[in-house]
Amino acid sequence: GDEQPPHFDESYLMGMRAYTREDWAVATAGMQQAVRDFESYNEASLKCLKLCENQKVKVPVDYYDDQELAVFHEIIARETCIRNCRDKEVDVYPRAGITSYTMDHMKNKNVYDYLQLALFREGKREEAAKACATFVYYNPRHINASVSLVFHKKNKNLTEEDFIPHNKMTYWDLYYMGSELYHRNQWQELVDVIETSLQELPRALQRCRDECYGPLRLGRRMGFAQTVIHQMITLKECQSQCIHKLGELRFDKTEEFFGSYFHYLQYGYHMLNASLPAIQASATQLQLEPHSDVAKKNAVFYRQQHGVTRKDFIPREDVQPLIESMDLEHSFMHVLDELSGHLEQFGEERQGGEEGQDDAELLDNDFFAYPPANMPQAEEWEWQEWNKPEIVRFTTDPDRMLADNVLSQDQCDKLLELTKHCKEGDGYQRKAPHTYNELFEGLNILDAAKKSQEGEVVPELSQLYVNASRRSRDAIAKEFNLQTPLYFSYTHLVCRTAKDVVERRDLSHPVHSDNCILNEATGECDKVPPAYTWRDYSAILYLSGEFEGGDFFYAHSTKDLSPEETVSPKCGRLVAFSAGKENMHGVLAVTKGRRCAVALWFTLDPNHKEATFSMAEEILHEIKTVS
Ligand SMILES: O=C(O)CCC(=O)C(=O)O
Ligand SMILES: [Fe+2]
Repeated sequence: GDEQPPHFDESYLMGMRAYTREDWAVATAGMQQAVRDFESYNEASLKCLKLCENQKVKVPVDYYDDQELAVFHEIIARETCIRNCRDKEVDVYPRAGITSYTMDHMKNKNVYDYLQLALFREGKREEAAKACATFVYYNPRHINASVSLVFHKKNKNLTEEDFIPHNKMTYWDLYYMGSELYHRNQWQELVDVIETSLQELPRALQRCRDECYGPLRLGRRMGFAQTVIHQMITLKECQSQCIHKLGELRFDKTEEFFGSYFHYLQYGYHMLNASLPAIQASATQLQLEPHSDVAKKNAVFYRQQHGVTRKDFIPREDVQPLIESMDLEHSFMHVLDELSGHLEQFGEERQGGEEGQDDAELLDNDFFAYPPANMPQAEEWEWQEWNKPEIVRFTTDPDRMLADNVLSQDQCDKLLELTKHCKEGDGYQRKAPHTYNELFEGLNILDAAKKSQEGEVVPELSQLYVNASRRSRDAIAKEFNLQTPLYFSYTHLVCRTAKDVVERRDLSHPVHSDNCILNEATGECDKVPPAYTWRDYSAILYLSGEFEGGDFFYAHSTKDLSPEETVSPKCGRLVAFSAGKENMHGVLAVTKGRRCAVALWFTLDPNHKEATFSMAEEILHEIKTVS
């Protein structure tokens, strides 16, 4: 007939439904089809993106004197181009949109985790082994899957070939091989392999950047400028993460991924007595990691070598374009941050906030001032029903506070209602960011507001989310006696739900600090990227205590991670603390039920304000004025 074939989303959901019925043949057929179709879809997306990017948009002549119009024209023309291109690829393009469930499973390769079991049950041992190997290749720290892989490997009928993952990535395999050659002192092979991996890197990086690009979604009631800046922030944030993502495959510590290429190279070349390439590699490493002790030590070593002068110590030219593109990305993010900072300032002023010193000046040149200036003042009614928080305990530590009664039972119930809209793994790259024994779901503040805009969530619930966050912020600023404004940096409604696991030895959230990266071996906690170094204060506002386990705890220190002090969550309880290594903390396993809370991070640095917070407020405000 002329009926359209199912697209990958439908195939996958069908496969997953069969999986739950234990109908293995249908499950594997659906999932495998979905994997193939997803690949075509991805190829088509990238193709359309390239095509439309290279197409010069012609702006009508009479737009020339109106820059704003020309900018908007260009954006819309490109979106139209992409849409038309996709329409031609209808076979792979789901018309109705794609569920985030399927999208996440495809991107994180979770599909292979389900596939391996279904294939195994179906009796397809080779394919099962390959699926398992693929999943582990992309998720090397997944304990259960690693155990399954060992199990598959016990099967004597399988050969090494059967364990070669699908879609291996050249740059990564070469890099990995290089790290092994380094330990085996095979210098010539090491530099060959690392150089080749380095050549592959720009392509992998570009692909990752391209995959960040999604369609421009015009919110029904969101202003055009708002939509565009939100789109840009999302895109650029995703793209600037790419270099870390490429290194994340097998390491926890990825901040030095790119730099480590040049560490291997300087060492390999040095051992081969190739001094010029060694010196240049060292100079490049230092360029990339000016604060790294290893890079500095290497540099000092070469500079002390006889005859090496400053003018010999120059970074490699061939990688400068790549480095420049990353620098550009950084400065672009910085500009966006600044622009969205203006947006946030505007929001603060409107709410009669205490922080708008230079607002008049800011408002004058605020391109993103939206909605228009005749906006009414914040309504007082939202604040009337609030209880007065009780600061029940100030621990001996001045960096910690605890308050009760921040929310009433009724407000907790309402926010729990809102948690129905939380999405698995939201806000994290991995679906189960902390433990596979719990389901982790989240909803950030902007998504909540957007859901209200789209009619999915009653606006009062999203407004309550905003107000509860502001109220927590105000209580914290007051109790810690802060002298400069405390800005929202990220706001996330999160639930952790116990799975049926008999015995738990792990934590719901391993001990960590919110603004530095703990090295458990040394007890050092470095305030360096990719840690959220700008976070100054953290808080968690709990919505209920009706679950088992799940106590919050402070650890003794960076060297002794055992609990020093625990706090049991309950409705309206707020825990807050300074975000550094002085407050290492974690969460005990949630063994039964669902634990929900609003997690809040704050910064004193206006450049790191959460732009999406004021966007959420704008959206809610607009809904109110329109209705
Ligand atoms: O939920 C909690 O009690 C703490 C969560 C936490 O520490 C975090 O998400 O960084
Ligand atoms: Fe934390």
